[in-house]
Amino acid sequence: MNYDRMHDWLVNYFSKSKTIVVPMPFTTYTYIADPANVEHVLKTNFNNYPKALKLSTILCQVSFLNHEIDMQELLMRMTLDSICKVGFGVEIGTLAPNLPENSYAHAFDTANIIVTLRFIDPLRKIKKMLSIGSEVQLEKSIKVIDDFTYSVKQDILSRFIELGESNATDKSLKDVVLNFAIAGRDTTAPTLSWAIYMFMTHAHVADKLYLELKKFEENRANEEHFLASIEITETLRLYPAVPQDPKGILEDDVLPDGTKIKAGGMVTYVPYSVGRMEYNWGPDAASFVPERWFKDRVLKTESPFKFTAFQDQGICLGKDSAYLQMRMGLAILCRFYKFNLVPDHVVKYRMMTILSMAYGLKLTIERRS
Ligand code: HEM
Repeated sequence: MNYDRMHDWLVNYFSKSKTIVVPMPFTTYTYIADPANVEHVLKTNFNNYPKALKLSTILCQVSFLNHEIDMQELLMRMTLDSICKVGFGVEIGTLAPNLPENSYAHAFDTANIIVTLRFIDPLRKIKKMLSIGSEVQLEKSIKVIDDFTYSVKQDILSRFIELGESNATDKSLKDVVLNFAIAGRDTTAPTLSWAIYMFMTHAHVADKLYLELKKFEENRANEEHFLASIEITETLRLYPAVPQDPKGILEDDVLPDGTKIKAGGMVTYVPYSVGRMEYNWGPDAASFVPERWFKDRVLKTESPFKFTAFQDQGICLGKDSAYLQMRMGLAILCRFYKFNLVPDHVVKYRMMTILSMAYGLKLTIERRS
């Protein structure tokens, strides 16, 4: 198995799809009806494509060496590199076999955890006032994040100017960079990590997808090509990347069930719970069953009030982009590799705004024929 073979395989995979959605940063999406030019479009417009292949070559090396790796760490590096290239035009190259120092990502995670814990830390104000403990760490992390965001500012600014918006301030550009970095890195990487965890704990699902991908390459697939979509959606139902999403209340209001809410307070909706309620999903709500997303060989769409991982239709600007990236990643990973959880590795939630794994996802890799 080599890079060229995987490359050809991926082009073939997407060439056979009926339509391909290519996300273009800061503009509307391009829909390609003609699969004939898929290779050109994927190469020129969407940098996640070579990133998935890069990940695959690293996995291939690891499988030969029979080493353990932290898959979540690699996926986080892959998605950070992708969003920096696609969103800001910068190649930061954190996804490499020697796992280069990644201070930005480290600062990013530290800040995220501290900000989450602030909600429940009774000493927060004192720590801030005296500038001690976690508040000092937070300040340091924010400095690293700021330095990075200002370093890519020029690229973002030129994109804004192209769009006729030249009056962006330093602060607003920094917010854009941060927003895209969080949205682009911290959502797809944990989702792919949970999907791989689900594959390792539900081997029959991984084997089924592998056989479908093989059939697909041999031209024996059925008409509709949803490969890997239902596994991703089912993963997001159980492990939504944004597990809870608080909203500030601007004005006094009354919710549809009569609950009164007061300005200055907060309302949180919790996709993690909504995705696991038997009331919504039936008695097997807690089980990973991708087939539930198919009915009569048609992919079901659920109400955004039932499947709330993306909050609402149209709120998440990166939904199509995320699906494309995750499908590419999972298609390559499941077609060419089999993953085995390292014995005794503990998979546990990390306390932060996204649903990631506290100790990563340690696994070993076998190559598939
Ligand atoms: C598994 C993948 C993803 C999930 C589950 C997800 C989920 C969400 C959710 C729940 C929100 C609403 C947050 C809020 O306003 O409280 C949101 C907003 C957003 N997402 Fe995503 N997202 C994903 C991937 C992405 C990607 C890859 C990008 C960009 C490359 C992206 C870009 C955005 C942006 C820009 C917003 C803010 C939209 C606005 O406020 O107008 N998302 N996403």
